Amino acid sequence: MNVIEVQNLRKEFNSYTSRPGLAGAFRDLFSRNYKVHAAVDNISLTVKQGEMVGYIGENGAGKSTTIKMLTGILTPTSGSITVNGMNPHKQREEFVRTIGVVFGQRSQLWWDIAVQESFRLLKKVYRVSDEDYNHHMGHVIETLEIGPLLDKPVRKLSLGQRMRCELAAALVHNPPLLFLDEPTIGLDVLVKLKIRKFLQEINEQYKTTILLTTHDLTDIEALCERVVLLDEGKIIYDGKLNQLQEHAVDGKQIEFEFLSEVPRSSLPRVENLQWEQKDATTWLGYINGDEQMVSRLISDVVQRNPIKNVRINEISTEEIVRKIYEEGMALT
Ligand SMILES: Nc1ncnc2c1ncn2[C@@H]1O[C@H](COP(=O)(O)OP(=O)(O)OP(=O)(O)O)[C@@H](O)[C@H]1O
Repeated sequence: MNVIEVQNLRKEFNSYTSRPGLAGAFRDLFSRNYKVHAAVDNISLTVKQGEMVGYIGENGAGKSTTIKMLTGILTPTSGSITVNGMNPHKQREEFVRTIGVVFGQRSQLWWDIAVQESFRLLKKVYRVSDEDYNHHMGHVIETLEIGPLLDKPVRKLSLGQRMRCELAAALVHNPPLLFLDEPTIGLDVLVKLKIRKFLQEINEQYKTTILLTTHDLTDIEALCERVVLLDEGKIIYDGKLNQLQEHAVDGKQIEFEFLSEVPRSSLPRVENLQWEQKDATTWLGYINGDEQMVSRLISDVVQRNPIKNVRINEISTEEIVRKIYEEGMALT
């Protein structure tokens, strides 16, 4: 069953430009120059029940704008959206009962009242029965270890404590679909691990569908089999994370640290080998080939230049995504 169905979705914003000088400022008072900019540019996407999808892209790629349209906060310029069988914007009241949203940068808890009062208010808003609330939230509170925080006002919580409470608040009505926009921003490793474990648990237990945007690609590696990569409002990859890794950078990264500076010209030229300088004395070789090729390359380099250190690195998702954006690697 498809939980999210999006077709040719587009969102345009007008960005205004100022004319130069005083005369220009005066003219701006009466008529402004503006350009139309597509923050989301004809994207199509479906997400099935129970999937955990990583939605990633550079700053300004259009991730938040997509989530805002999927949650009914923004209306699309064109295209169609069906989420949980509804039009998020038109069937707003009914729709919000079926989703949970966490925006890492914004709070949905009331600042001055105790956390549990916020939970109670949300319980009323979503008309959750006492029985359902006690059963479900008991488990959420225990797993996220927020029991001791419940009677504290939100303003007295640390960021990590608040984020765990935010997540719990988004789940008061146990929604089948969760949108998480940067849910682990600024959190320490232990809290991140706790949140990831919790998300895995609810996904297994309730088949909760999760759409996650984050700049922390280790979150994506830990949680998402599928990733959607966005660039300037367009989807440039939609598929399995491990295929992205194979697809984007076949092979290995070998890091050569030399005793002194080494020019590009004294490094071997081989087919399927790319060089990238890391700093004055360190070069990274990306090689697409088997172990034999790797060992031949290492011995070749070592014979030509005095070496301080050699490392064969697994290429992280972060590295892959950086290369995709920097080099404009075509993926689709
Ligand atoms: N209300 C708005 N008015 C005008 N332009 C906007 C508005 N909201 C977003 N934009 C523009 O749309 C583009 C996409 O923004 P969006 O916030 O969706 O990016 P993002 O991928 O979530 O980025 P980040 O990782 O920085 O949060 C940006 O160029 C942004 O400046």
